[in-house]
Order: sequence, then structure tokens, then C-alpha cells
Amino acid sequence: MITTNNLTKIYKDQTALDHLNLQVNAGEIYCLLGANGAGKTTTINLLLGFIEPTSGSAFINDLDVSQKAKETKKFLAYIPENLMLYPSLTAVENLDYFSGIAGKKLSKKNIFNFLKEAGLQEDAFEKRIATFSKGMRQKVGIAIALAKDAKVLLLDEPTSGLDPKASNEFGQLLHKLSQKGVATLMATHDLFRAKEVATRIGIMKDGQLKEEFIAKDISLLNLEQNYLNTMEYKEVTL
Ligand SMILES: Nc1ncnc2c1ncn2[C@@H]1O[C@H](COP(=O)(O)OP(=O)(O)OP(=O)(O)O)[C@@H](O)[C@H]1O
Repeated sequence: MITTNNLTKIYKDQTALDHLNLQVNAGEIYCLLGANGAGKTTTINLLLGFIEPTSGSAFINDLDVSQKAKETKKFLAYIPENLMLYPSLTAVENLDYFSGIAGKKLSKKNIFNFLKEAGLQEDAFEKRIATFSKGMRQKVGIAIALAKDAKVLLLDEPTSGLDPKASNEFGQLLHKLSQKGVATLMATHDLFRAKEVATRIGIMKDGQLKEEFIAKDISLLNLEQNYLNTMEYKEVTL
């Protein structure tokens, strides 16, 4: 579903991504960890076709993103840290608008069902997005992905700033999507949530994938230790 082959992005003298080889299959949730500047957002931007690779290639559903950017968009849903929705429109109106852009005209009943499936409380359906918490906005993002019947979900720090309950709910929604066969790639700093939701976890540094784990085979403590070792963390002595 998501494949990168030696995907590389170089900005002038800065290598943002260095020969990344990644494969995320249907039903998998792959969490990318890494310090600020490790190359996580660059990876996602390349998969979205927002930027061109310097070398290598990225595939969504076997389509080369550089060559078939428009077609790949049909399979994709993207939820960034701050999802851009129309603040003066309601949740129903936003979902209607964004699914329309994706070529799907939904009945009001379908819109309600998708919002419900995404876990949004019903008394919020007709309220303006401007009044929503971040967790509620992210749920509208999931509803858009559901309405679009996205096969691939790209997430860039979607749980940052969410309280633990909202973050837990978001993780459960990702799990539900993975059971429908969605391939998810999530960049995050949240080791705990990564361990909770991921099937696989990768640790990036300096644009390279340094470590990869099957999530169920590693404890949170070991994950943290591996992360710190990869970052060459030195313990502070007081
Ligand atoms: N447009 C750009 N021009 C020049 N350098 C860039 C550009 N975009 C990103 N970079 C550099 O590429 C590297 C990777 O950045 P990227 O945003 O992918 O990191 P990240 O892992 O997503 O970090 P964060 O956790 O802070 O979001 C960084 O060194 C960054 O400064």
C-alpha cells in the first residue's frame, strides 16, 4: 500500500531524507519516531506529492507518486497536527464539502453515520468547527477518511496536544481503520501511543531509518531505551 524505494530528499546542503526503504501493508499501522529534524514530515510530504524527491521513489497503492500524484490522492487521507477545516462551517458541512472534493456526494444520513463512526458526539454534528476541541477536529478528519474510503492514511503528529483520553480514543479509531484494511503511516513523538497503536515502529535519525520493531515484541521501556540509544542520549549527571 505504501512503499518507498531509496527515497531521498536533499535541500542544498541538507539531507532531509536519506535512502528510505519502507513498506506499510494493508491493515498495518506504522509509527515513525525520531527527534526534531529526523525526516518524518519530509517522508510524509513526499508520499503526499507535496515535494519532489531528489532520488528514489514513493508508491501509494502501486502508483508512483511523482508520476501519478492526482490518482494517488484518491486513495489517501491526510491528518496533520492541525487539521485545516472550515471553522465557520459545521462538522456536517465540512464533511459534505471535503467528501464532495473527493468526488463523493453523501446523503445527510451517510454524513451522520460517518461522524458517528468516527466517535464524534451527536450534539456536535451541527455545531461550528470553531467551537471544537482538537480531539473533536481530529475525529472529523477520521470521518473524512472514512467517507472517502481511504486505503492509505498519513498522519503527522496527530495526537500532539491531545489529552490522554482523546489520544486513546484516536488510537482506537486508527485500530478500527486498520481492521478495515487501511495502511497507516504516523509520524509521532509519542512513544506511548506508538507502542499502543502500532503494528511496527521505526526510529529515524538524520534522515535515515535506524531501527525497526514489531510493536508487540517490544516493551515500552525497551522502546524508550532503544530510542534514547539511537539518539545517543547521554544521561545528565547532577
Ligand atoms: N524546505 C526546506 N528547506 C530546507 N531544509 C528543510 C526544508 N524542510 C525540511 N528541511 C530540513 O530537513 C530535515 C528534516 O526535516 P523534517 O521536517 O522532515 O523533520 P521531522 O522529523 O518531521 O521533525 P519534527 O519532529 O520537528 O517535525 C531538517 O533538518 C529540516 O531542517
